[in-house]
Amino acid sequence: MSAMRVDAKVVMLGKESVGKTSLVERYVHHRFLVGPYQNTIGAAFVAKPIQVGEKVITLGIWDTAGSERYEAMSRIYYRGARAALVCYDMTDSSSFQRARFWVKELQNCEEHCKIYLCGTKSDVIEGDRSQRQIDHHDAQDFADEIGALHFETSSKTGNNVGDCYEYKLLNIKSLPGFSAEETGVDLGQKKDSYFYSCCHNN
Ligand SMILES: Nc1nc2c(ncn2[C@@H]2O[C@H](COP(=O)(O)OP(=O)(O)OP(=O)(O)O)[C@@H](O)[C@H]2O)c(=O)[nH]1
Repeated sequence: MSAMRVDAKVVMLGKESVGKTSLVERYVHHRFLVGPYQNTIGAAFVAKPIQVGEKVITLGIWDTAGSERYEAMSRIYYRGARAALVCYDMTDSSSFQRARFWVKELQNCEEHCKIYLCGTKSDVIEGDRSQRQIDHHDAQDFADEIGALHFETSSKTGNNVGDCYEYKLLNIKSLPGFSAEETGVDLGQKKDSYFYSCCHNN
C-alpha cells in the first residue's frame, strides 16, 4: 500500500474544548456533532482532498488535543506545518491566554508556519452578547500585532467555516506540481472562510 501524499499540513491548536474538532468536522464532513463532549486524546488526523483547477491536492489536518497533559505531543504535530489554526473560545477568556501561548511557541519554534487566529462559538454570542469574554478589537489587535488573519467562526451554524469556493482561495505557489498560472488567488467574497484561514500562504 502506498503512503498518502499530503501537500499541505495544517495543525489545529488551542485550549481544550475551544472547538477544534468541531471545526474539522464542519469543514471536512459538513456536520456539527451534538451529544456529550469527548476530548481528543493525543491527536487526530484527517486528509481532505480538494480540487484546485484540474488537480487535486490533499490537505493533511492534524487536530491536536487541547488538554495541557498532551502539550508535549502537540509540539510534534506542528513540526513542518504550513499553517496553524490557533483557536480560542470567544466565551472563555482563559482560552485566549492559551492561544497566546501557542502563538509564542510557533513564533519561536516554527517560524515558517503561517498563523491564523480563530475565535470559535460565534453562535453562542449571537444568542446572548453577554457571553462574549474576548473583545473583538482586542483579538484583532493581537492578530495584527503577530501578522495573522483573524476569524470568528461557528461550527454549529457553519459561519465562516467556508468550503465551497476553496479552490479560489488557496495560494498554492509553493506546492509541488503547480505552475505559476495555477496559483492565482481570487479571494472574492470568501476571504474570511475557515479554509482560507487554514491554507492561504502569503
Ligand atoms: N454552540 C457551539 N458549541 C460548540 C462550537 N464548537 C464546539 N462546540 C462545543 O464545544 C465542545 C468542545 O468542542 P470540541 O470540538 O470537542 O473541542 P476541542 O477543542 O476539539 O476539544 P479537545 O479535544 O479537548 O482539545 C463540544 O461540546 C462542542 O459541541 C460552536 O461553534 N458552537
